[in-house]
Formats: sequence, structure tokens, C-alpha cells
Amino acid sequence: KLTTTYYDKSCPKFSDIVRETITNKQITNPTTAAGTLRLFFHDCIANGCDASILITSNSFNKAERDADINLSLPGDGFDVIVRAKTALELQCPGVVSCADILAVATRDLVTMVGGPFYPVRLGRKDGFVSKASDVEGHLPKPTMTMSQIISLFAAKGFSVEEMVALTGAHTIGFSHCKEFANRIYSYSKSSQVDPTLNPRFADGLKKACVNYESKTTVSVFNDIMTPNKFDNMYYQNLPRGLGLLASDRGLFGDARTKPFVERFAANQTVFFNSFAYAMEKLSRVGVKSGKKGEVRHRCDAFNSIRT
Ligand code: HEM
Ligand SMILES: [Ca+2]
Ligand SMILES: [Ca+2]
Repeated sequence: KLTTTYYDKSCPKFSDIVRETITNKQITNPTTAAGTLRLFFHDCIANGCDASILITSNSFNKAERDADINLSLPGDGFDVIVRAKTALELQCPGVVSCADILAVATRDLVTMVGGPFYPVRLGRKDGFVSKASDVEGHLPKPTMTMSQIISLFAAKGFSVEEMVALTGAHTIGFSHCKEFANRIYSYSKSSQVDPTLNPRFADGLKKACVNYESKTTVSVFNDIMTPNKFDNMYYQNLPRGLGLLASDRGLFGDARTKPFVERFAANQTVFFNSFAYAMEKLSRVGVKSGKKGEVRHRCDAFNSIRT
């Protein structure tokens, strides 16, 4: 039901306004691209791509963004969507959904930092439900086994290749120390450090994360080689012991996923094609149309109060 021409008549400046907003934001806050990409992933996996992640909690409802796993989503990702929405409401009030803004802003930001372009079909409606309790179990965690991660993505319709390609998103952005602390401080009885980690990398991580339990904001680049560039370096890092999260390293350690890691590491074009295909598919997960959704006036609140 989605089409690339959805706003051509009702809001012809849609693409220009989104592109201008994300460009300004990314230049002043270079962490926006990664933050928005993760925000989009977390939106689509929980309840479909319906901007349910953007809703703020109130006394009746603990919303998705206040689920534990979403608390680390950075403010810049939310902010860039709010800015685009504000500009669009001035230009064509009540027309463009927050879900469409998030999908296009993500694509434009990925392209801006060096990643592939892919078409984003439009016409998503914003969802009516956002509950923190719906998030748990749908999103992957670094502590999950590769089998758990594979079946979690399979439940949303993604193949192993698509899962490996999507996780290439970790070519940009940060992780907080607590997400990998067990790999450097308390790996096993016989070894403090995960032996699959490059020893010098592990030393650097240990230093960066000293006292991470009290200094909870400390975070580390997901891809230490090219942290701000969307490229295939993430896959090249994995065989060298430079994968940050246990789940990153896991992609190289599992016979089902390793062949894709090697293919993407060897050829960036192959990775970009797979990533673009999988992102376009991600952008259509659980999309709501017609009366199943609405175009919100503000991205952080439903149009009428719901309990
Ligand atoms: C194998 C499954 C995955 C796991 C276990 C995982 C887990 C994580 C964790 C724990 C972080 C660190 C968050 C923080 O500390 O702030 C992170 C960051 C990130 N993830 Fe994933 N992720 C997975 C797949 C994906 C996918 C499929 C995407 C997007 C398509 C994605 C995009 C990102 C981005 C862009 C960041 C950096 C966020 C930032 O800099 O603010 N991840 N991920
Ligand atoms: Ca959602
Ligand atoms: Ca990179």
C-alpha cells in the first residue's frame, strides 16, 4: 500500500524539508545519524514502523521509550524528528506522519555519513499504542546466543543474511561500557578478559571504562577504525578481535553467520546492496494504514488521550 509518491501532491516539499533538517542537525551533532538509525530499528521491531517509540510516558502509561533497553537511545535521534515535524507542520499541517519522517530521516542520515541510498515508500500511519512492556523480548541484546538473535530476526521476517547486514549498522555510533563490561572485567573463572578480544583493544577498553558503574555515561565507538563513517569496516574488525559487543564477535564465531561477515568484509558493494535491501524491508515491518493509525499533530503524543 505504500508508494514513493504519497506526498507528491499533499506536501511536495516533504523530502526537501527532511533533508535540510537532518543535514543541519548532523553537522552540529555528529552523533545524530547513529542515534536515529538505532531509534528507527527499535521502532520497527516493536509494534512495526509506527513511531510508537516517540511517545512520551504519562501517569497512565509507561511508553516504549522508557523500557530499560530504550533508555540509552540518545536525545539527538528524537530531536531531529521533532524538528522535521515542526517544519512540516508549518508547510503542510496534519499531512505527514511521524513514522514516515523517521523512515526517511534515517535513510537520509545513513546516506549522508557514507552509506547506501535506498527507496523509502511512504504512507505509514502513526500507531495508537506504545507500552514499555511490549518491548522486552523483541529487541536483541548482546548477551543473547546467536540462535536467539537469529530466531528473533526470523520472527520479523529476516533471513540470516539480512540480520548480519542490518547489524552492520554498528559501523557507526557508540555503546555504553555496561554493554560489554563482562568481556573485559569478568569473562570467566580462568580469564578476566574474553580471549577472542584483541589484547591491546581489551586494554584500551579497560582504561576507557574504569569506574563505569558510577560513571554511567562513558561509552566507546562501536567501530574503532572508522567510527563516523558508514562503511564495511565493522566486518573487517571482527576477525581481528575488534568487535565490541559479544553479539558482534558472535557473528564471526558462528558457522551460520560467518560466511556473510567474510563476504561483507571483502566487498563493500556487496554489503551496501544487502544493507539497502534489508533496510527497505525493515521500513515496511508492521506498517499501519487507514484507520489502524493516525497522523499525529506532535510526534511525542497521541492526538487524543488514550489509556
Ligand atoms: C545483533 C543484534 C543487535 C544487538 C545485540 C544490538 C545491541 C546494541 C547495543 C547494546 C548498543 C549500545 C547502546 C548503548 O549503549 O547506547 C547498540 C548500538 C547501536 N545499534 Fe545495535 N544491536 C543489534 C542490531 C542492530 C541493528 C539491526 C541496527 C540497525 C539497523 C542497530 C543499530 C545500532 C546503532 C546505530 C547503534 C549506535 C547508537 C548510538 O550511537 O547512539 N543495531 N546496539
Ligand atoms: Ca513501533
Ligand atoms: Ca565505520
